[in-house]
Amino acid sequence: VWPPGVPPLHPAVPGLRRAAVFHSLEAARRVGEQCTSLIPEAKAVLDLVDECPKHLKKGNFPVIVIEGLDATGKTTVTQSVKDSLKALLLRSPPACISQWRKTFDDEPTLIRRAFYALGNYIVASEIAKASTESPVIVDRYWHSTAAYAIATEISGKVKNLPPAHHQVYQWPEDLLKPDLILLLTVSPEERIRRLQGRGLEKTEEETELEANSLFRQKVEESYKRMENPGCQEVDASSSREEVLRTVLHLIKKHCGSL
Ligand SMILES: Nc1ncnc2c1ncn2[C@@H]1O[C@H](COP(=O)(O)OP(=O)(O)O)[C@@H](O)[C@H]1O
Ligand SMILES: Nc1ccn([C@@H]2O[C@H](COP(=O)(O)OP(=O)(O)O)[C@@H](O)[C@H]2O)c(=O)n1
Repeated sequence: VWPPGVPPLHPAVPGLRRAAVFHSLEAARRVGEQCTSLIPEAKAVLDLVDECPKHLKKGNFPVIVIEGLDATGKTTVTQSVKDSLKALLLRSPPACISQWRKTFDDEPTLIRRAFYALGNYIVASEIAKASTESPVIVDRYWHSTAAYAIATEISGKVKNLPPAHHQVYQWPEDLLKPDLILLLTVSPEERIRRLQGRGLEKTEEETELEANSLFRQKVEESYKRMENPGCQEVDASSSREEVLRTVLHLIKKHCGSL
C-alpha cells in the first residue's frame, strides 16, 4: 500500500511515487508520525518542528542559499560570505537535529527523506528569525532534499528524469523562500581533485568517477530544473577568491545594497 502522507505524483512517472519528494510540512510530518514507535528519534524531530512558529515571515535582510554537489565548495564559500557580509550561517539539516542524521540515513528512503524535509522547515524558522537581524547564508536547503531524492529514485539515464516544469521541481508552497539560490558547479575532474584533497582514497575516487557519474548528472540536472524559485548557476572551478568575488557580486546584484 502506498504510504499515506505522500503526495500523489504525476502518473506518467510512476517511479517517482517512491521518490518521497514532500510538498508540504503535513506530508512529511505524517511519515514522521508513523515511525515514532520504531524510531524514537522521529518523535524528537517532530517535537522540534512543533516548537517552530506557524506563520513565518522573512526579515528585511537578504537570505542566500548555496547549493551543489558534495565538494563543489559550499562550505568554503558560505564561510567566506559569512565573514564578508557579517552574515549568520545556517545549514540544512540544522544543528539541532544533526545528531540523528546517521540514524535516518540508515532508514528506508521514505523515512530518510521525511527527516531532511522536516529539517528544512526547522531551518525556515531559523531563517525567519535571523533575517530580522543580519544577512543569512544557508548551506543546502530544499533544493538539496528534492534533487537528491529525485536522482536516487530515477534509475538509469538523465533522460529518465521527469520533464522540466514537472510538479517535483516546484518549491513547496508552505516553505519559506530565500531571496537567492546559487548552484555551485565544477567539472567532475575538479570535484575529484577536491575530494582527494579532503583525503578520499584512490579506490573511492574511482567509484565516484565511474559508478556515480550518472547519479551526479541526475542530481545536477534536477537542481537546474528546480523552479519558483530556481537556482542560478555559478561556475565554481576557479580559485577560492574568484568564486567568492563572483558570489558576492551576484548577491549584490540580486539583493541590493547590504
Ligand atoms: N575554489 C576552490 N578551489 C580549490 N579548492 C577548493 C575551492 N573551494 C573549496 N576547495 C576545497 O575543496 C574541498 C571541498 O570543498 P568544501 O567547501 O568542503 O565543499 P562542500 O561543502 O561543497 O562539500 C575542500 O578541501 C576545500 O578546501
Ligand atoms: N537539505 C538537505 C541536506 C542534505 N540532504 C541529504 O544529505 C546528503 C548530502 O549530504 P553531505 O553529507 O554530502 O553534505 P555536505 O557535507 O556536502 O554538505 C544528500 O545525499 C541528501 O540526500 C538532504 O536531503 N537535504
